[in-house]
Amino acid sequence: MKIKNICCIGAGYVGGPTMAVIAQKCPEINVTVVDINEERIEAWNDEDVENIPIYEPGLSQVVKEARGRNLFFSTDVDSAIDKADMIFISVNTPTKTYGIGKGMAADLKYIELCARQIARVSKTDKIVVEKSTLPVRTAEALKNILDNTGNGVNYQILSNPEFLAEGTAVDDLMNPDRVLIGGDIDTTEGKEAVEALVDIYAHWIPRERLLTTNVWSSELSKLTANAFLAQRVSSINAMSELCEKTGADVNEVSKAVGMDSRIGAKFLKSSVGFGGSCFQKDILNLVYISKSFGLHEVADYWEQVILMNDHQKRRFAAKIVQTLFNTVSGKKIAILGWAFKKDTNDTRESAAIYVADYLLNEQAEIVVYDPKVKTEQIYADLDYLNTRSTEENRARVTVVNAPYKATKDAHAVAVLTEWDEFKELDWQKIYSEMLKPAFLFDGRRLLERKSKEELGFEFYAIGN
Ligand SMILES: NC(=O)C1=CN([C@@H]2O[C@H](COP(=O)(O)OP(=O)(O)OC[C@H]3O[C@@H](n4cnc5c(N)ncnc54)[C@H](O)[C@@H]3O)[C@@H](O)[C@H]2O)C=CC1
Ligand SMILES: O=C(O)[C@H]1O[C@H](OP(=O)(O)OP(=O)(O)OC[C@H]2O[C@@H](n3ccc(=O)[nH]c3=O)[C@H](O)[C@@H]2O)[C@H](O)[C@@H](O)[C@@H]1O
Repeated sequence: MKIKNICCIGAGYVGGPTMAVIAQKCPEINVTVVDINEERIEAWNDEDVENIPIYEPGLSQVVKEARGRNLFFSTDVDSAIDKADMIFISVNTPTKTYGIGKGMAADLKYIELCARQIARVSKTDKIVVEKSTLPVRTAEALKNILDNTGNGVNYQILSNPEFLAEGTAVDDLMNPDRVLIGGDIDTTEGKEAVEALVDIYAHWIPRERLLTTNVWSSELSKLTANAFLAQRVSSINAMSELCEKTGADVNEVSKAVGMDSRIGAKFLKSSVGFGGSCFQKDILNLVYISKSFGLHEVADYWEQVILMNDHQKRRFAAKIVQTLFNTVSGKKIAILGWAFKKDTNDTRESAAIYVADYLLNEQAEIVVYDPKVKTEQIYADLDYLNTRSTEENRARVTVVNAPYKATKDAHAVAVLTEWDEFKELDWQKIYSEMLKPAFLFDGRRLLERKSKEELGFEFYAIGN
């Protein structure tokens, strides 16, 4: 089966970059990315390709090459569904904020809406691909909706979870460790659907990296991968606190254990805590699923990864207060970096939000500088926590467009995102313009200690 038209529902961090790369690599396939968010679609269609709504190194080039040729962004969801032979569902699956499973389970209402819309609109057979991260066995529910509310159309459901990381999305898509495709491999139609998707990826990815499994293994592997990755960060962060008590250095420990090829060196960088839209959400979902099967020990095991991460964020903020003579009331604290990691403008679940909130509760005045995050986003992140009024957040938090504006007259500086440019700052200038003693807190192990101490800073770094 040759795919001619692809529709992707959801033009977010996954749908946008993934489809841009598929379109670039498969010029004979028309790819239409649709979204109900008009503003987002407008930005994807912005004449100046630098204004697309997602910042990812290399992405604007890919979009520039394919957009208007075989890559289209639209709000006309029905017509894109109608035309497509293959539909990717790439909508958000956040943690539920209401009802049963509140605070834990994945909220599948956007997925279900997509399924119902596909069922309503489709007149020809479709391959429906789960691109969003979903609880294991969601495909069963999708199939149920499609088969029972559709127009007698045949559907094949595939699971094709995405493993890209933000900040390296284009590289990850161009050269993935593996692509996972789960399908109904016991039937001829199922096998054909899997092959159709394999053929698309085979345009640029060696076949041996295209891994096919049954649907349930594919769905569960995605949650497992994120849980394992987050667990490594929580493990090294747990050791960072022990390092601070014992005189060990977490960077040295991490290097020493990472050189064991059985452990491996990646994802062992201690930090102020992991953020991002997925690690926490996916582990909570895993915990919820385990509990719903009565597997309480399994649930508790994974929950600890989250508890450790919360502890790390709180501990870092508390360290600031404690070091500043047990009070930050009325003191100006400069936060460098708001994104959850470097090279992205995404702030979802960023540790910076929680550190700032903690310091605001202690009555600090916060000034934030981030090279890519918009001012309104920073206020929206704080408002979302509902800790204090919107007005108070605006009165107590200032967002500036240059690092030196943030650090001038500050009592303390906290580095919360590992942006490369922070290494190159004129730290002499920063020191001379700060109040003394000048405290510097490195939540990312980004800065070199000796030179900062020689300048006169009181320097604290995670795990050292
Ligand atoms: N952000 C990431 O790096 C990764 C995310 N994922 C998963 O991919 C999924 C999507 O994540 P993101 O792209 O980050 O989310 P996002 O929130 O950036 O994008 C989702 C988009 O779907 C749209 N949408 C929701 N319901 C819709 C509907 N019924 N019709 C049309 N559009 C609709 C929203 O308006 C939004 O623009 C999630 O399940 C997530 O867990 C997986 C791997 C990486
Ligand atoms: O499902 C998802 O959404 C994605 O989640 C993560 O990707 P992402 O969250 O974009 O970024 P990561 O590089 O994994 O970083 C996550 C968080 O962990 C932190 N981290 C990461 C690595 C490390 O060694 N130490 C550390 O503190 C980062 O600073 C960041 O806050 C996974 O790496 C992707 O494979 C997955 O597709």
